[in-house]
Amino acid sequence: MLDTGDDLFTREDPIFANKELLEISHLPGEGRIVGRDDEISQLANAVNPAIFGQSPSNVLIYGKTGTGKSLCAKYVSKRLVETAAGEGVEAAFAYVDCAQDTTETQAVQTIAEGVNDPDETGIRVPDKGLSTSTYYKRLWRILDARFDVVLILLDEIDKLDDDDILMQLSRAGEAGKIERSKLGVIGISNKIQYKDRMDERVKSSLCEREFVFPPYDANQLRDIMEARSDAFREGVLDPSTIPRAAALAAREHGDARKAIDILRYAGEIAQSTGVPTVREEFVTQARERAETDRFRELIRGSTPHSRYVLQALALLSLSNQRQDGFRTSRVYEIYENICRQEGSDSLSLRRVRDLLKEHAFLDIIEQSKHSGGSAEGSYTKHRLLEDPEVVKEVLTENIDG
Ligand SMILES: Nc1ncnc2c1ncn2[C@@H]1O[C@H](COP(=O)(O)OP(=O)(O)OP(=O)(O)O)[C@@H](O)[C@H]1O
Repeated sequence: MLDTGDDLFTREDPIFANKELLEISHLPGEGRIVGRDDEISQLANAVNPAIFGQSPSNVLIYGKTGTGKSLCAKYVSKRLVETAAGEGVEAAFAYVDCAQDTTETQAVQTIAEGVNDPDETGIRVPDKGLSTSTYYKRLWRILDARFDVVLILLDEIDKLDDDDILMQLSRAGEAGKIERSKLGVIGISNKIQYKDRMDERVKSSLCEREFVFPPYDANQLRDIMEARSDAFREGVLDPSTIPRAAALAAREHGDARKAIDILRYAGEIAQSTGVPTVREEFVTQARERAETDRFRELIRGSTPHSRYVLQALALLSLSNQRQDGFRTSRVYEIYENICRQEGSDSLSLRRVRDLLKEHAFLDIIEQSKHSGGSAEGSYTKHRLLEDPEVVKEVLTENIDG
């Protein structure tokens, strides 16, 4: 017999009313984007010509992780498509996560599939099985059949294997591959030195406009979290929880993703422990989990050598408690050992210095300059900011996975 009074399961979530608001993939509406008015209007300005069916400027957006780069790029693109439609211009945007689609073929397939409507064009874009040049040919046909203007968002553009797709996209018009459509590329990266690695020709056409998104301060992070507090049921959120999470997240990185993660995890802790409110004290534990996630996300899709360099620093930190870090030469020595173990040729010292700089930009490590006096000259020391155990754990699962 059906027991309608079964109390084995809880029928209503006691903590969350609308948890999707705290999912990272959630795209907040206009009123919920905090502290990015200037960046949004500069971006809008760069792509504005698309509204009249003209070529938008190509843009490169830099900034540390969680500074709202992807969010603002998607938001502006979405608004652009809507406004263009009002002007009788057919526009669209395609989004590519280059950490996932690292090869030219994968990226062009994702773009073609994203802008296609097989019922309208009669063109098929299978997941795989076609040559790169066939994917391009289909993409050009789809674009000309459907759109006056298309924006292509290449998120984590530095993770692409090479510049080939950038070359194709930036020259499609002048090479006569597309006739009707105009293309604009918005590249997004958290590697400030990415541009230095680009082919000169690609650089000159792709970097027409560049923007750097700064980290958020505690007030902005608080506002970002407050704007999503309706993710929780009324009265469940302790009033001091958000300010505490904002203060912590701002002190460490000014990263909105981490702030939102902390809030979601704090809610999950309340949920799993059966406590009816999301207390301030849950923030500490939630922060540790968010930090591990953040690191995992930061190294997602990174090159093996970028990981070996971190592994070297983690090994040094675990075997030696020196607080002020390790000199480049010492890190390089351990890095070379790791390369040997992995059966991989080591990169030059200069390249390893660059990789260390990239890690420093993302606050994974901290660098300090020292003067060794006239005999030694000056040198740099590197210190891991992440917990070395976490680094070791995540790097191992990354290699195994
Ligand atoms: N200004 C903001 N207002 C509201 N939410 C924000 C804001 N900035 C970022 N977020 C949220 O924080 C999370 C991370 O933002 P986003 O993905 O845009 O960062 P990013 O700079 O592209 O980071 P990454 O380099 O790691 O990809 C997303 O869930 C986003 O919705």
